[in-house]
Amino acid sequence: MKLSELLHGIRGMNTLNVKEATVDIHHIEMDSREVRPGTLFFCINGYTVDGHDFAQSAYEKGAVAIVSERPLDVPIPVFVVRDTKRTMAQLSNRFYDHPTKKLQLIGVTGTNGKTSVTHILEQLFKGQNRTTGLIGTMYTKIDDVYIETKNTTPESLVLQQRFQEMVDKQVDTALMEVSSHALHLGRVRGCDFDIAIFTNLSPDHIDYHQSMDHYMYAKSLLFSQLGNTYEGKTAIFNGDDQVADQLIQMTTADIITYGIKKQADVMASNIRAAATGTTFTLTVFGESIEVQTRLIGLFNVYNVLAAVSAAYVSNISLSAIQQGLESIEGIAGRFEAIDSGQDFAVIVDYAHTPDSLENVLKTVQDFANNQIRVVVGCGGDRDKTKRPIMGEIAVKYADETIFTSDNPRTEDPNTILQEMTAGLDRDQYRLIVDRSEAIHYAMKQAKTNDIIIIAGKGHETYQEVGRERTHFDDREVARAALKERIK
Ligand SMILES: CC(=O)N[C@H]1[C@@H](OP(=O)(O)OP(=O)(O)OC[C@H]2O[C@@H](n3ccc(=O)[nH]c3=O)[C@H](O)[C@@H]2O)O[C@H](CO)[C@@H](O)[C@@H]1O[C@H](C)C(=O)N[C@@H](C)C(=O)N[C@H](CCC(=O)O)C(=O)O
Ligand SMILES: Nc1ncnc2c1ncn2[C@@H]1O[C@H](COP(=O)(O)OP(=O)(O)OP(=O)(O)O)[C@@H](O)[C@H]1O
Ligand SMILES: N[C@H](CCC[C@H](N)C(=O)O)C(=O)O
Ligand SMILES: [Mg+2]
Repeated sequence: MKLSELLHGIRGMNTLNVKEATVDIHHIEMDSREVRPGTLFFCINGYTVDGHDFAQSAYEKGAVAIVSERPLDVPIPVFVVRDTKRTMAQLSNRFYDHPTKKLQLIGVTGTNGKTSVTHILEQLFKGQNRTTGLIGTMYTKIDDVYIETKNTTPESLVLQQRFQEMVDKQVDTALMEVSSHALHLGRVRGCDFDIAIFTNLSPDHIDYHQSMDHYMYAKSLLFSQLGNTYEGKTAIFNGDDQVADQLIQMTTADIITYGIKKQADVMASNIRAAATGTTFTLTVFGESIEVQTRLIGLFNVYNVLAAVSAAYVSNISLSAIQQGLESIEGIAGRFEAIDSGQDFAVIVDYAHTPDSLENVLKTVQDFANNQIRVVVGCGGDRDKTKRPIMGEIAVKYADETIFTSDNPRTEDPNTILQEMTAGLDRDQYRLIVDRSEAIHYAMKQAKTNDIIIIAGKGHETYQEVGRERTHFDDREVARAALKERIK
């Protein structure tokens, strides 16, 4: 693509002469380390470093043009804009030829449940022989090919490239987790969502957003940006969540509500929860069917309702939805049972917020007929306000609480544990900083019919200490500990 074509209509200070305007752009990058000959480089002033400082290095690696927020002394065209991130989203969309216009795009936002809802949807669509793409916390997946990712919702430049790959692979439906950070940082600018789903809002990421109002505002952007351009957009809300009504006011898209408590378009009633799965009556716009799923817990009924609403809007019939839900096995690291034939239950779950921890512990309490032991920690360099709350929730529901490390990152793990236990009496918990030791300890204590919940890391396969990630998988450690017990 010619530089002039790519920059067409973009406002900014530009030093392009005729020759420069015809430069061919073969790649676009925001990281100087990725620059190859023929690249347009975006200078992003980040949280850690300023990308403008890498302009010279980008030039030396073959960059042929630069988009920046200030004039730069490099011998290639520099196009100066007010906000490079915004321009990058717009140009990425253009460079990859507006890929999201060529597929159905479903975005899911909310504090908890995004990964779960996108995975339930993936199963429902795949059951209809649809070709899906998925972008989220665990990976990006294009049909059946997995791509590693760093962020739940990648930067616009990566996002649009992935969507283009999806279009090339004939993906017809893309399912995407949309984090509040991504909305706030404009990573999804230019994404043509057809359906936007809201799961719930509860305290998290206050370190980043500063207040719940700002956090909600970030989430609301997914809905305020939906439906203003043309018809055929649907916004789906958990009507039982207290901010649903506010979010509904923010969109001009068609609305669907789901829930259990308040009257909604899509509802679950007569819910029968068991340790092996959940059955309930599903009512969609007045039509009812019985559904059965292996997913456990009331929170997962909400996730199913969110997915059902989007599937229904996408013309999947209720009977197909019913069949699809029955065949879902489970989601990695989400209430994942570790079964080595032991006479107690071991569950690995990704609960890392107060609300999710409470939900998961309430769920096991419903089934428990002996003691509940929980192994849990809080991430370093993340929201500190949730630490004492999660500490209190753990001891409230569990008979034995073992606080341990969960990605301490650059913080001292002992300080994180002190903050988690600040409001507790010393005899209410045990501290075992080493996560592997903590899991082994819990296993050793377990008696017949106990339930052990290992919370916070779910599918993660690393422990991040300092800036280093070393291999660590709760599921592997749990299995090893069970083996040791049997010996
Ligand atoms: C706070 C935040 O969002 N940070 C994101 C941000 O990093 P940053 O601002 O520190 O970037 P930086 O290192 O300062 O670099 C600035 C620029 O210089 C460039 N650079 C840098 C070095 C170099 O040698 N050459 C070079 O060109 C970089 O490519 C970049 O363009 O830009 C990076 C590239 O897109 C992101 O990966 C990174 O996410 C970090 C890893 C992160 O932890 N983000 C979290 C807070 C986040 O976004 N989380 C949400 C999920 C939350 C949830 O699950 O609810 C998410 O969507 O992932
Ligand atoms: N609808 C829900 N309401 C409350 N808690 C939930 C819900 N769904 C899942 N959870 C809990 O939250 C944990 C994380 O679920 P999931 O990974 O689906 O959320 P997420 O929104 O993708 O999280 P992240 O922001 O980290 O990507 C689960 O392991 C479970 O404990
Ligand atoms: N997306 C979340 C995941 C948290 C998972 C937990 N294991 C942690 O490291 O805090 C975050 O990056 O804040
Ligand atoms: Mg997720």
